Amino acid sequence: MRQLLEVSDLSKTYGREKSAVKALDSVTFTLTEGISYILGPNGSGKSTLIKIIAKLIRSDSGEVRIEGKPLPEYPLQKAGFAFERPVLHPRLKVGEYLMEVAEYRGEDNTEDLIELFGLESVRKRRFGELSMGYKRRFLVAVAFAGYPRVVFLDEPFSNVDIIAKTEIMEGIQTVQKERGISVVVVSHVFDNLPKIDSLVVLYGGKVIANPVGKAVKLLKKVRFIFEDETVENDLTRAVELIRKGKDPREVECAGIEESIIELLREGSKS
Ligand SMILES: Nc1ncnc2c1ncn2[C@@H]1O[C@H](COP(=O)(O)OP(=O)(O)OP(=O)(O)O)[C@@H](O)[C@H]1O
Repeated sequence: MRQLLEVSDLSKTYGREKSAVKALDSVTFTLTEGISYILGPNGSGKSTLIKIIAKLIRSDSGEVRIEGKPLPEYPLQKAGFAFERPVLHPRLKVGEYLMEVAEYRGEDNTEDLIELFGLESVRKRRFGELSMGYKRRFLVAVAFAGYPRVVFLDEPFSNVDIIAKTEIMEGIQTVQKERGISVVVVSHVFDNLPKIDSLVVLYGGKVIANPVGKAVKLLKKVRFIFEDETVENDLTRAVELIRKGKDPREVECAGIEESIIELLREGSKS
């Protein structure tokens, strides 16, 4: 599978001196085409990374390449973004706005997206009138408007019920498969994941794991080991404990070791 996103030695610090926060600390990883995840608890640097990729802020150092092209040369028209906290005008109309973005990107796929993301009943409504579930469906659909080459979705399942979550997930998988668009999901939850081709786990602005290809298929869990509790697969709980002042003794991706052994075994057979 070809490489989609290559991030090398990327660093970003907010503020100066005593108040300085190192949001990204020499981050290096690769994601492939297909469906990928950028995963990490609150404050791990996910949004900072996405803002750099969307050219909303600049990194202090390091390099990002998309489809082999350095970020400054990559036309943002080819990339769709859905941010967790959107800054869309509350009066804009669902169907009209989808069409505007699609036309800007050069291919009107409004009807496909309305069907895929279940937006028929709200196509004439204004963004500000939508429930949280429909807002999320709409934002994800906008990211796919005009069929870009790659779509970055920041917490696409936050504040949605299980029906909306399932439908959004199915929509993403369908459009990825049928149109070959690469999708990068940014999230702090690691459950019910669809097919994944590559994954990076951030923690405290650093990369703690970056399984790609075969290794990711065997990856089952992220585990935080605290003094008196082990948290598996639940980054929200892990963060709760960290906020209470408990430091994890260890953070590990269960399955990675097994994956490596498996790969070595396979390698030795060939
Ligand atoms: N504009 C800013 N000024 C100062 N510090 C910031 C700013 N934006 C983010 N930070 C800090 O940088 C670190 C990384 O934040 P970031 O929002 O990138 O993490 P995140 O993984 O996206 O978190 P969340 O899941 O809560 O959105 C945090 O410690 C955060 O407080």
